[in-house]
Amino acid sequence: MSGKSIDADQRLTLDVDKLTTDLAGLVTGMVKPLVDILWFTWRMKLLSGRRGVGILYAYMLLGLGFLRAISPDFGHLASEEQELEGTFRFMHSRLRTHAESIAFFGGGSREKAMVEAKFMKLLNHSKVLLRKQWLYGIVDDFVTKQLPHNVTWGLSLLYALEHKGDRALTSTQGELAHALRFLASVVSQSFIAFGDILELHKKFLELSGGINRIFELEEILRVAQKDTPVPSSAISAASAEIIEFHEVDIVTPSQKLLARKLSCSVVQGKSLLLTGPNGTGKSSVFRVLRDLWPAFSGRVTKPSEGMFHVPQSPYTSLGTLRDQIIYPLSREEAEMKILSLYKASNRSSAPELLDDHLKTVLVNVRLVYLLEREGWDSTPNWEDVLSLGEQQRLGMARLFFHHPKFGILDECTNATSVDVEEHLYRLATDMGITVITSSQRPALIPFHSVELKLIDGEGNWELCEIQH
Ligand SMILES: Nc1ncnc2c1ncn2[C@@H]1O[C@H](COP(=O)(O)OP(=O)(O)OP(=O)(O)O)[C@@H](O)[C@H]1O
Repeated sequence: MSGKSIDADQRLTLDVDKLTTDLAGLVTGMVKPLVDILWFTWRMKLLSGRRGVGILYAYMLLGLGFLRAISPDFGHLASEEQELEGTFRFMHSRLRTHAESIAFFGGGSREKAMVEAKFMKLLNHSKVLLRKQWLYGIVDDFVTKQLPHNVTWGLSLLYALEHKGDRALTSTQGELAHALRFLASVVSQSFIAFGDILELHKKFLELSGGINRIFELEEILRVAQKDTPVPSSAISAASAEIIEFHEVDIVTPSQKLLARKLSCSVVQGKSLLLTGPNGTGKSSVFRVLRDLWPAFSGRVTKPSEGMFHVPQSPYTSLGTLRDQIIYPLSREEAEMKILSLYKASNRSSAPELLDDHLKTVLVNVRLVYLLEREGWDSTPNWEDVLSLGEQQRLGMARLFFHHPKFGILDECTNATSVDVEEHLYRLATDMGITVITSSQRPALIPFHSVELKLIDGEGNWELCEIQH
């Protein structure tokens, strides 16, 4: 799905909900008007004979034909309104996410103008839609409710003529009025039933549109799941001790070649520094290594386990401080890990062992004050309460907790001060974690043995030993 932009969230929530509601209402929507039509036709025939039924049908067809001819395309108008609402909501949520940056730039009035412009567009559209609904409602009411009363007069004339022999039975004014009222309601109900049947056509169209959207999503998901991350021309192999690229083309989803036939290897104890100007493809090498992007040729060799990636933009999960460090493990999984690490068998000591271990990790990344400030169990929105540097140090705390053989670090300490960064890398080296680092900071050079330079983002690269 990487290259395809699809409103999956909208389809998974609103569209599925609408489709199931429409499907649930389909049978009753079809049966009721049909039964109504049959029932009212029969009643009408009893009241005013075949000619009456003929007049009723002729009126209904004319009336509904007229209504259809003047009816605005409400389906299209409503979907346009949904789209405008969606954009307006998206702008609001974006504004909330980036509120602080916008405030620093002083972009409040610019953002306000943009949001207001979208709001005005939505408001104007809603006004147009409401006005059309109102006007159409008046005509619709007139044709389906008021006018039938007039038709009823014509039909009642027929009724009177058909029953002129038994006038003695219906001679009182009250009975006649009652019969006419009934006739009017039959006409009106028949109208509604006919309208419902004609509406079915619109409902089927809507339904098929909804089904298409859901099937399209399913198809995309199926293809995405079926897509092997490594195309047939590339081979991926597992090795416990080495990460190796052998003549691998690094290509973006938009088919731009970033590194041609990239070949380099990282053995344990010999860390690699990945350098190059912005946009030359440093993160992309990691994407290929992590199978987020396919390798288009050559061979990628990597351990089946024992690799831990820390991405460029920090990520804090929902949950406690403890959850931040053990992410993506659950608390139970982390406790099992700690039990096996300390070779302890007493399950009840696991929570305490885990918390002690995590505290040591926090001390190592110089974040123990967070534990004193927030405690183990509070669940604030960590993204809001932690600075960028703190979030990056939490990312490194994750690395230390997981203690992999290989750490893949994508400029994940560039918001920390140089001394803290050096301290973190020294710690990783002491722990025996071999790192592949993307960074521009010269201070990190001593922690690596080899440098891979991506030169221009046009395919050229260079590998050199780092002299200590
Ligand atoms: N999903 C994508 N689709 C198409 N092109 C992309 C995609 N993601 C990144 N690119 C492009 O690929 C190129 C390399 O991006 P990459 O993120 O690897 O750069 P980088 O070297 O890590 O940059 P920086 O130093 O700024 O982090 C850039 O030109 C970028 O615009």
